[in-house]
Amino acid sequence: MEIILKYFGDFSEKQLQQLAALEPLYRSWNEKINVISRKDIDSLYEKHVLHALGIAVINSFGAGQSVIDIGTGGGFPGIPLAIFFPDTQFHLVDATGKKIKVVEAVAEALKLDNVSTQHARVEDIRDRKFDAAVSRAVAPLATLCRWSKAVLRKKGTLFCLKGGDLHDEISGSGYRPRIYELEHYFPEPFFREKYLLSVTL
Ligand SMILES: C[S@@+](CC[C@H](N)C(=O)[O-])C[C@H]1O[C@@H](n2cnc3c(N)ncnc32)[C@H](O)[C@@H]1O
Repeated sequence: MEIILKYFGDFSEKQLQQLAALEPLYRSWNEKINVISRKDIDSLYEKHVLHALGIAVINSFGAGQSVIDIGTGGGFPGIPLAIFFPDTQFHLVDATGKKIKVVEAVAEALKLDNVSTQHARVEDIRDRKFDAAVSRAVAPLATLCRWSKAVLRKKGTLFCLKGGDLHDEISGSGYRPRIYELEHYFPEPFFREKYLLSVTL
């Protein structure tokens, strides 16, 4: 977890305990339900927690704001963001029930009272609106924008973490996202060709 403290300070004792608890929790859940690739679990803090917090480098979610994590899987980026922004409400959604089961257990063990979960396809959510959406490794930008538009309040923003060559995906999306190169913030080799895209919808 040193890699988190290298880039972020000012954590409360509770946040430090929550961050430290992530590794044993995910190790234990991953043995039952595979939510993180086995080879990545040893670099959980770099490849999952710090990657998720790339969103926090670019944007501060305000107290009382609500954020939906589309296709959260085992809780990324939603769980690290919920630890980082304890006064913001995070709604973590995934179409796979067993993944949501892990997320619920992790949120409960960490006593994250700003996290709610839902087993659903995001396009079926019609009864709630959010201030922002976050997502990592779920769908092409155009699809994420379409899904987000339906669940965001007017002028809500989508933040999505993506990797590789995004030229065709962006030019074919019909949107012009802001593009942040994460290696500018985190020089570790893992962050080469990793980007945060933000689009206000
Ligand atoms: C590659 S995983 C990424 C999980 C997590 N975001 C991460 O980065 O570790 C993609 C996830 O998106 C979920 N997913 C795909 N389509 C979805 C949809 N329409 N609504 C909700 N979840 C969806 C899948 O069930 C899966 O858990």
